[in-house]
Amino acid sequence: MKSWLAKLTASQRVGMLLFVLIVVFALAGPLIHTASPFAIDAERLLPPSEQYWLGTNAIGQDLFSQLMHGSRTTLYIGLMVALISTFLSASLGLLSGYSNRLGLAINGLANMMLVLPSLLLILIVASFTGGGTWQLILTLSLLTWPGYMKLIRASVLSLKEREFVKAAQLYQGKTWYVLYHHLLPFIWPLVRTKFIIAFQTAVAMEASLSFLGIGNPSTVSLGKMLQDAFSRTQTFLNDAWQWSIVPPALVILFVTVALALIGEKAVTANRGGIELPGKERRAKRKTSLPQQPAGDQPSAVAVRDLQVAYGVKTIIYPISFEVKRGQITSLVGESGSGKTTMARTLYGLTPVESVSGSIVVNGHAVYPSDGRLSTLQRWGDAAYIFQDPRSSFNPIMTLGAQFYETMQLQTSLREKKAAAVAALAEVQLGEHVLALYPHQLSGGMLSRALIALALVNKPKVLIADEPTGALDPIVKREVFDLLVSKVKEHRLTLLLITHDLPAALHISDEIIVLQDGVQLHGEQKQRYLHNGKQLFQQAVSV
Ligand SMILES: Nc1ncnc2c1ncn2[C@@H]1O[C@H](COP(=O)(O)OP(=O)(O)OP(=O)(O)O)[C@@H](O)[C@H]1O
Repeated sequence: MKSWLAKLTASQRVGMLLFVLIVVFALAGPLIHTASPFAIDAERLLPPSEQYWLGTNAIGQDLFSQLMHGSRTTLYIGLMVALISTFLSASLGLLSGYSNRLGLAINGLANMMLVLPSLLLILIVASFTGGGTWQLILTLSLLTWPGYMKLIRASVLSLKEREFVKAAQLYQGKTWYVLYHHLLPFIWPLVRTKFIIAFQTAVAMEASLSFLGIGNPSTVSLGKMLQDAFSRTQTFLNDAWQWSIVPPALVILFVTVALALIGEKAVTANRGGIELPGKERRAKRKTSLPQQPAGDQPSAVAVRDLQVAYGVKTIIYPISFEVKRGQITSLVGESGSGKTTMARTLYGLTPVESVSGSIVVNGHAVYPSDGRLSTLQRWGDAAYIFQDPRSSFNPIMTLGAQFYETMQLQTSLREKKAAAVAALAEVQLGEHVLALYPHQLSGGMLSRALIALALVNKPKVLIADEPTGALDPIVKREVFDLLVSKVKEHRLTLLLITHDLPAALHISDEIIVLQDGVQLHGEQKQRYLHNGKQLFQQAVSV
């Protein structure tokens, strides 16, 4: 509680205090001042007195009681609209950004609703439905979700291409998990802002509609108080406006100001601590990998007539090769030749409609897939090291949390921590790293952590896409040597995607060359490798 308060800015605290006071006034006030807001038992337009704290209105009702009950109704409408509308914006935004199939339909619906004149629609719906409180709440909620839904969708569309999200998809697989743990935290500021704006809009709309005479006639609200006061000329013939118009208008103003202050940016958006969602459920899972029938297979990776095309654009032309168990194979080629596409496809990251041919990794078919390959099995078969260590980790989760969520072999937190510490020790990183966020580590440390993360589920094959591409030359060499030594120590099969031809020639048992998506063979391949070596020697001598 204390740390939560400490994160608030001064203006947020003022806003919070103001809002709490209004809520207390609306909820607890009627318990103290028990006069009915509907009873017509006093003289009309009385000034404030000991009995009637804010006087009476033009039909003799107690204005103070009306103010408390009216605030309660207005806050209730605001809260309900904010909850429903924000829920719709966030859930539909996440779904439409994440799912290609649902995305177009939801976005189309939102576009359609955005072009409808909402005020006119509210007036029509409210007139038809009789302006009941829930009719108003539903109408406002259903009309106010599309704007923020589109903002959230746009964020998700860009976020889902980031490598840490791809990695989360690989090791967790479950859509809800990736949405909740890896995307929701990023769109949370939008969700929070949407909630505040929806609340403000609902309060203002309720007041406007009641003022126009479309509110719920059987209840009292701030808008209805204003409408009552403005509709009678007596209000302005004496001082009655001071207690019949100013108080409800001030409460509306205070609510909107309080919400605006609360909505200010929080000091920090970081989520602290290590989270292990669904820990108990996962503890019931199998604790070891299924038997690997693939152990007898001679090749760790077998690719047959693989072709990758995005629409009419062919990225990889039919290619076949095998990577033998325990060997290091490098995939080299110029920029844009299709190396990353090849690596991602080997890991099952390319949409099935873009792929033809077959890929078998550790004896399990990646393409064509029968959809039965479990996450557990996939991690046991192969681990993928993405190009950029910085974007491979979720920036708002500690490394520990990210290690633990990938770990499928261990069930308890203690076991997970022990395994993570052991994996980190292999890459010369200490236990303290688990409590750090990615920005608190250097690029070299992050690359090491990424190798540890890849090793932690004891895969048979490592697919590394330019694992040192983002590092300076000295650190690059260190990390590269570390990776190769771990591959040899654990007798892994490594498929290395690299630009670094000399390094590839130095460590590889086999080299595959790609040029414009075509695999080179024989003389063409030798010429490419020879030219590459010469270019490197010239560069070194310069
Ligand atoms: N999702 C996609 N849709 C359409 N084209 C794509 C997609 N992904 C990659 N490409 C295209 O495929 C080609 C090969 O890209 P890829 O990233 O595989 O090359 P690369 O050899 O890894 O390059 P680099 O070494 O520079 O990373 C490029 O022309 C790229 O524009």
